[in-house]
Amino acid sequence: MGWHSNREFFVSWEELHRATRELAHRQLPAEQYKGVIAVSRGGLVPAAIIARELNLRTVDCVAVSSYAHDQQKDELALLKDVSATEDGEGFLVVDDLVDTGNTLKFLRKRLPKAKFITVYAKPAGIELVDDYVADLEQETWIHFPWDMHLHYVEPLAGQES
Ligand SMILES: O=P(O)(O)OC[C@H]1O[C@H](OP(=O)(O)OP(=O)(O)O)[C@H](O)[C@@H]1O
Ligand SMILES: Nc1nc2[nH]cnc2c(=O)[nH]1
Ligand SMILES: [Mg+2]
Repeated sequence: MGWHSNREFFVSWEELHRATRELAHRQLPAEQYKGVIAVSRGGLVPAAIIARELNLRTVDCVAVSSYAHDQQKDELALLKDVSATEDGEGFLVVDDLVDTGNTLKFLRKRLPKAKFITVYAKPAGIELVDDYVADLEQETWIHFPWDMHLHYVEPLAGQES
């Protein structure tokens, strides 16, 4: 697992790679799938790793955006549809995480026959995902490696006031 405090979970490239390979391993045998659909953008890196491990060369992507429909309710819009399949049959839909489940609920209507997998899952979204590697508390914010860079941290002794 990555380094985490109560409310934040920091995932390194190595840890993301390890966890996503574990997710790929659980999808075997690979022959049952026609391809992979990444949920852009967070699902792009995990989908590439899954496609590599399962030797699947058909990789499509779907893009959704949320916009405030009114003050109460967020609605999702399909910014980019898939072209590789009509209903998702034989395809793995890959995202980095499921949080509230809104994104996957929306995509399940578009791709009812696909298998939905994520690397990380929070409790509110677990029933929307068919497989995942690690669960986290609802309150925890996950930081992915593409959103971070390494930086110097003072020794503990130097932080004393
Ligand atoms: O289960 P939910 O509550 O819908 O949240 C999960 C989604 O939120 C994040 O994407 P985001 O829409 O922030 O965009 P990004 O992938 O481009 O970063 C994440 O990558 C999932 O796709
Ligand atoms: N990076 C990131 N994006 C999210 N989108 C919804 N939940 C999260 C989260 O915990 N981390
Ligand atoms: Mg996303």
